[in-house]
Amino acid sequence: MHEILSPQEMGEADRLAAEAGGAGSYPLMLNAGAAVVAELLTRFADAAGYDVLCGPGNNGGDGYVIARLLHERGLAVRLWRQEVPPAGTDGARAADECPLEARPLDRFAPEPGWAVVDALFGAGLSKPVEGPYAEALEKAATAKAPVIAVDLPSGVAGDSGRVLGTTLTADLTVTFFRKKPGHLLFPGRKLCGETVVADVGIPAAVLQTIRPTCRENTPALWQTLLPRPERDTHKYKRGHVAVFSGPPTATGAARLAARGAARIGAGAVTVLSPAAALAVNAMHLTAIMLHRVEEEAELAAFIERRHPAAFVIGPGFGVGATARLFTEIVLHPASGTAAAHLVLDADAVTAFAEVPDRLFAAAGVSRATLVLTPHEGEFARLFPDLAEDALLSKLERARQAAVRAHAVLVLKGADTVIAAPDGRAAINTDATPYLATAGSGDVLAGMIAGLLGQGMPGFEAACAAVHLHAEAGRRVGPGLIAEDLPERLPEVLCACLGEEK
Ligand SMILES: NC(=O)C1=CN([C@@H]2O[C@H](COP(=O)(O)OP(=O)(O)OC[C@H]3O[C@@H](n4cnc5c(N)ncnc54)[C@H](O)[C@@H]3O)[C@@H](O)[C@H]2O)[C@H](O)CC1
Ligand SMILES: [K+]
Repeated sequence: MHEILSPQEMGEADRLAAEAGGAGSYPLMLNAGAAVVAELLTRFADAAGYDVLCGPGNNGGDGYVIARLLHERGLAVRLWRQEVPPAGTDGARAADECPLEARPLDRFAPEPGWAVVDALFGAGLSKPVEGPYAEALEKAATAKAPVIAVDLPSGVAGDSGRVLGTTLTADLTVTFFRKKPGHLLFPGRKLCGETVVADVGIPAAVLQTIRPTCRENTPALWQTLLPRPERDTHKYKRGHVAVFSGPPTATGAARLAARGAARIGAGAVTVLSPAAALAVNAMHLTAIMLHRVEEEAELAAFIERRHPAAFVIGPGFGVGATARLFTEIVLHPASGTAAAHLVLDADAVTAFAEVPDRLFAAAGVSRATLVLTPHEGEFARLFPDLAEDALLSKLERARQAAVRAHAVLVLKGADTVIAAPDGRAAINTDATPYLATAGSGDVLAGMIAGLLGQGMPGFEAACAAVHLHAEAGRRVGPGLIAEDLPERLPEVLCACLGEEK
């Protein structure tokens, strides 16, 4: 159930199911209508009546089925429409079978105590919602009527969660078969209210033909790959992670990342510090090791002697040439040394703003995995054309960036998207707003490196870290500061690994 389908893939699912069922697509519409009615009768049973707003396509068709079923139960129903669905469509058939008188949409006036069923537009939204359609949605919103949206709140684009023209906030959205990106990406996610996925009779087997590449980021995606230490392991077998520290006034970020790496299970963690910051770092580190690295030769020597499995560069590091130089050395160490995986975050992302192709080229020929963890602002510095393209969803931007950068892309935010260069993607859905705090991203970068260092593949490591980070944040809740996050990981990991303490 965690696959996420684009509206096009959903259309394909619909078509394949109609073919397989032999009775066309109309039974799916009947099931969709019945599923919405079941939710209405569970959650809005005490409504005085139901205003059903029907659009000109099959979303409206669902609306006619809903209106008829409510009417057959003896409930008060009013049906509002602007245009009749075109002849020969499922929508037209549903309209023909609906005995209720259709009232003109521009006369819609909400009644106190009545619920509104929004069946104006769903997957077929193709332009901004305006005119009588927009006015009807605005009237429902102003009246504060309880709203149940069929498939999507009208005006929310299924592929991106963006609003085209006018929309409204639903209390409940009932979608069919699988969620679409618009249910999970903001602002769509907020506008949907609670989203329920209803079975309309599409067999799950159609997914084998469609092969969707996007998933909701749940443990099912990566749980079996979470590192579990062997009984006879030793610390360096559990991955040695190295984190670059910034100058004396900016060392905390690296220590937060280091702590994230250590708590997620890396067997050894070293903070690599410029000489001037060694003292301040030393004062705050205990289990985490400290090593002077300020120049190219020192880094090369560290790599050669200690063979770290993964690095973090960026948190508090500064945006200068050293960030670029160290990145390139990590991705391409001296011959004979295996390249370590690299998480490139914060300042190190910005450091490549003028020369993004240099980073992408280095990643393209490296055998190690590069994970980029930008928030939207940092993303725009590396991929200005993708950031400016208003037609691209957050999902699509992350996907295209991953391909271009030859990197796993973690595009952070309330709806973090993780994308791999091979086309796989996941949308995270359980972040708490309390994670929006200084240092939270530094901990995440360290957690990803900690999992990479323990041998987890890049995409799964990024997905797992994003989920576990969100879960740790959820458990702390109000008052959360970044330091809390690593300390919650033992309990979060215990739950995820199914291990008793
Ligand atoms: N996929 C399934 O399994 C099922 C889907 N069902 C429902 O069908 C809709 C999708 O239907 P479709 O006809 O493709 O699209 P819409 O009804 O959303 O809209 C198309 C219709 O509206 C016009 N239009 C689009 N945007 C605007 C606008 N802003 N202003 C005015 N007019 C607009 C467009 O020209 C078309 O005429 C899906 O969401 C489900 O609810 C099935 O019933 C069940 C199975
Ligand atoms: K709708």
